[in-house]
Amino acid sequence: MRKQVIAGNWKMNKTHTEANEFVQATKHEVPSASEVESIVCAPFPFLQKMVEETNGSSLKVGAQNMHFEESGAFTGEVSPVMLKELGVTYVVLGHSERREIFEETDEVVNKKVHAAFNHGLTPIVCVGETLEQREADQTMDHVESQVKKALEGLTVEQIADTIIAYEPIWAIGTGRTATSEQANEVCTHIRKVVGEFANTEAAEAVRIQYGGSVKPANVDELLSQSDIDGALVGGASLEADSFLKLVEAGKHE
Ligand SMILES: O=C[C@H](O)COP(=O)(O)O
Repeated sequence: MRKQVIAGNWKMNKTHTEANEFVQATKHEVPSASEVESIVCAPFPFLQKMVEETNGSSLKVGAQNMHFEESGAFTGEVSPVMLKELGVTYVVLGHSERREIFEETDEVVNKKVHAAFNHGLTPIVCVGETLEQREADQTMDHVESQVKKALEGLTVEQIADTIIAYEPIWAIGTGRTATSEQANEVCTHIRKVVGEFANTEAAEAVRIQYGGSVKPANVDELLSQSDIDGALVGGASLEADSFLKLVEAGKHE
């Protein structure tokens, strides 16, 4: 039985004050970590304070990106060593906004996934198709290629510990959610790909989230699907009440 993992991705939103207000409103309210993994992936400047404030609670803190090198002349970048020392435990990698706006390639995403494991961070690896790819019936091939390239070179144990987020790009921030059947169909395919790429145990263990306009009104339906093990949530994770409803839903699946 895989534990559901609900992660908020705040993207480039909130002030330091607002981030702290959110943490104070949620850190004692999230379900026990034995029932559901509750994560907030916040902008870099908020991470240290958020880790300190959530110490001892079931609310965990993640980053939204990082460089794959440990240190060096990479102006503006943040390394896995820095995140680990702060107490950050998760990192979102290869989000479609990073791939599209900042031109991150599959190769870069793969280097980042290795760097995350090398430094004890759990990667949340995002994959997903554009609307054009879906309409051209290329969804499965595209997602399969992204998954294989992201996981290349990992051990079977690392693959089992990876969180994969399936996010159809056409459903992100648009209010247009994939139907639960559409979402599950792709997540089932991802699990099959992991099974062929690693082994059956890794396929059974790997957690696959759905992301794209998830909100309290549709989360139960999505999480009830056989191969959906959680959600990566943008807009609906920004308000404490809404985030708490999402993690509560994860507890029941
Ligand atoms: O990382 C989160 C996704 O991009 C989904 O964002 P959204 O929930 O605002 O559609």
